[in-house]
Amino acid sequence: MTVAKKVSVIGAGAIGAMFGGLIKHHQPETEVVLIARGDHGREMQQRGIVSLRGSWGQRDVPITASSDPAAVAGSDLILFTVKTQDTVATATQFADWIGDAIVVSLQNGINQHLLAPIVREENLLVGMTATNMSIDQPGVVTCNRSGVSVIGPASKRVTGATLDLANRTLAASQLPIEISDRILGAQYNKLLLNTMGYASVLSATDFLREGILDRDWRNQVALPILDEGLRVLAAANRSIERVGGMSDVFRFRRMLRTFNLPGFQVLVRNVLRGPLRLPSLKYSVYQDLMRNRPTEIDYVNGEVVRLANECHIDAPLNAEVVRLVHELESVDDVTFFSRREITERFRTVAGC
Ligand SMILES: NC(=O)C1=CN([C@@H]2O[C@H](COP(=O)(O)OP(=O)(O)OC[C@H]3O[C@@H](n4cnc5c(N)ncnc54)[C@H](OP(=O)(O)O)[C@@H]3O)[C@@H](O)[C@H]2O)C=CC1
Ligand SMILES: CC(C)(CO)C(=O)C(=O)O
Repeated sequence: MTVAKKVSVIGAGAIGAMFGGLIKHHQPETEVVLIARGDHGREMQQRGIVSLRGSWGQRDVPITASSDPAAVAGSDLILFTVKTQDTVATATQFADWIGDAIVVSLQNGINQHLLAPIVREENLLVGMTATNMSIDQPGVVTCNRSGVSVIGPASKRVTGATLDLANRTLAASQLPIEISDRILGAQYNKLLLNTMGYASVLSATDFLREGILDRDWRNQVALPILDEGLRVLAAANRSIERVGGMSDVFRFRRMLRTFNLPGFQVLVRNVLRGPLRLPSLKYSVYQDLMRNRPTEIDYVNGEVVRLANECHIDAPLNAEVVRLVHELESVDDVTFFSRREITERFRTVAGC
């Protein structure tokens, strides 16, 4: 088998519906089942269509949508894209129907230890995606950024043939896919980038277009959070795997530091606002706050805090991001902080 004949997406929200929909669009002979619930799931079920928006305009792709776990039976590949806090409950709910399917988790946070007791070791792949998708309205998903996704085996028992099938199947979406045999390091690379991105959500700041160009925010919030994360991961013996382009955390840090060189700020501002316009990211944490949903903050900045606790060291900046996001989660009508307020708070927490 060169590509999967039946692909199911468990948790076909922003990421999952886009990947599943694009696979179906580019490879109509593949049976694609989108498992979703709520208004979004109902809309896809009623119309039998997922609408995909992106640089291509809008595509209405015929799919099968369901909320019934039995609908995934007989899948060759399952894309697992629920929020991390839903991982165990959802995987348990679907366990009897996963069968021999290859399962690829494309979630933020580190989920392999959560899925390992439920999915066969030789079938479990995990990954990270630097794409950015959002549900604009039920049944309508937008691709804001089509960055690279990296997948890899969660254990040594995964064979090359399994990896190859997963790679070909996901690549049918025509989104860039890479394989890594050090996937945990690639996940931590992405996680550290997100620790800064999620801090930008506190002030509803556009991370790439506003945040990193704001000297104070960059130097008092973004870089210290990243440096703290790097320190904690080193203490916890977690290696970081380099990823291509600006999705590489070390290259990204170098770029942020370069912005501080005399004259660079103005130059960079002009270049990035003109010819090299950066994408506007709608962080999943921002999307969750706007929808009054629990966020994944405990599994991203919270993962840094967890590792710090394990090593008996402090991670006060990441802990502050976790605390403030929970504060925003706790109100119905979310009012974000101002960027200045956040910059001042982090200056205080860092003690400078
Ligand atoms: N959006 C993005 O750009 C990016 C997201 N990611 C990561 O990808 C993962 C998915 O994110 P995203 O697509 O944004 O999340 P979404 O919330 O948009 O999608 C998850 C979907 O799964 C549904 N779901 C959860 N449990 C079940 C269940 N038991 N049965 C049926 N449906 C279920 C949810 O329904 P309900 O809403 O009712 O809970 C939701 O529609 C996350 O880990 C995220 O961090 C990574 C990079 C970018
Ligand atoms: C960085 C981003 C936007 C994906 O590119 C993401 O991971 C998220 O929304 O949580």
